Amino acid sequence: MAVFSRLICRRAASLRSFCTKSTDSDLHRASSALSSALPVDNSNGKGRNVQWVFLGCPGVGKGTYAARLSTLLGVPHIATGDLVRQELSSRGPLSPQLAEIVNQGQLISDEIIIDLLSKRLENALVKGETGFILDGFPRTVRQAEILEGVTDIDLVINLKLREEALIAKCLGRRICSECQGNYNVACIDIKAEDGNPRMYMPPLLPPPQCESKLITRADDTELVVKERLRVYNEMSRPVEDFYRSRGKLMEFDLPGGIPESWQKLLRALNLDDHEDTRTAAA
Ligand SMILES: Nc1ncnc2c1ncn2[C@@H]1O[C@H](COP(=O)(O)OP(=O)(O)O)[C@@H](O)[C@H]1O
Repeated sequence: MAVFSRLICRRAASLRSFCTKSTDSDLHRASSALSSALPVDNSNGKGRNVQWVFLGCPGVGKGTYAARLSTLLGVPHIATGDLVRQELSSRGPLSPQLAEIVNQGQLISDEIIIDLLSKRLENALVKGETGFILDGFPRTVRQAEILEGVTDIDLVINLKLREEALIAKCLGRRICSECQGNYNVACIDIKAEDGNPRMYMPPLLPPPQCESKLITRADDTELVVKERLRVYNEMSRPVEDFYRSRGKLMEFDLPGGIPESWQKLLRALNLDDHEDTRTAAA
C-alpha cells in the first residue's frame, strides 16, 4: 500500500514536466524514488546478479541481444523504450504529450523516464527478481550520473553498427500486434569497402500466423530515424565517454546477422549458451 501511494504521488508529480528539461528538485525526487526501487546492495557486486547496461544507436539491436542475455542469465531485460510505449498504449494523462515527443524523435524528460524505470524496478523487487539488463537507459549524462549515484553498474556494452545498416534496420522493423514478437523485413547487404568487410544481415521474418498482424512503430519513419540518430550523437554519445572514463565500457562491433553476432558477443562476455549450441547442432 505504501509503495502504491508513493507511486501515485510520483505519477502526479510527473505530470508537471514532459520535455527534456527537469528542475533540480524534480530530479532529486525522481532519483530518490529510483534509489528506493533498487535492492540494497552490500555485496559490492559479488554474489548478486548482473547489473548491465546496453548502449547503442537506434536500430543497432540492443533489444535483441539484451533479451537473449536476459534469458540466458535469468535477469529482467528492462527497456525504457518499451516502458514508454506501454505508457502510450495505456492512454493515460501523459500519453498525448509523450506521443508527440517520441514521434518527433526527441527524448522525454529525465524525470519522467526515471519515474517509469522506478516503477518497473519496484515491480522487479516485488517479484523477487534480482539484477537487470537495462536497454535504452541511461541516454543522457544526467541519467547516467543519477544511476551511478544509486547503484553499481558492472558493465556497459556499447553495440556498434555502420550507419547505413542502422537506418535500413529501423525501417525494416516490424512488431506483431498480437504476440508482440519483433521481426525485421530488411535484407542488408553492404559491399566490402574502404577496408570494411562485406556485411550481410538476412531478414528476420515472422512466422505465418503473425504475417497479417505486423505493425510498424510510428517513430520508425526515415525522417524520425535520422532525427533519433542526431539526438543520439548529441545527447547519448557523451554517455559512452562517461562510462569509458570509469573503465566500464565494452565496445562491441556487430559483425553481421544474429547467429554470428550472438556467438561473438558470448565469447566477448566469457559466456556459454548451451541451448543455442544444441539448437545450432540439431
Ligand atoms: N532513457 C530515455 N530518456 C529519454 N527518452 C527515452 C529514454 N528511453 C526511451 N525514450 C523515449 O522512447 C523512444 C523509444 O525508445 P527506444 O525504443 O529505446 O528507441 P531506439 O530504437 O531509438 O533505441 C525514444 O526515442 C525516446 O523518445
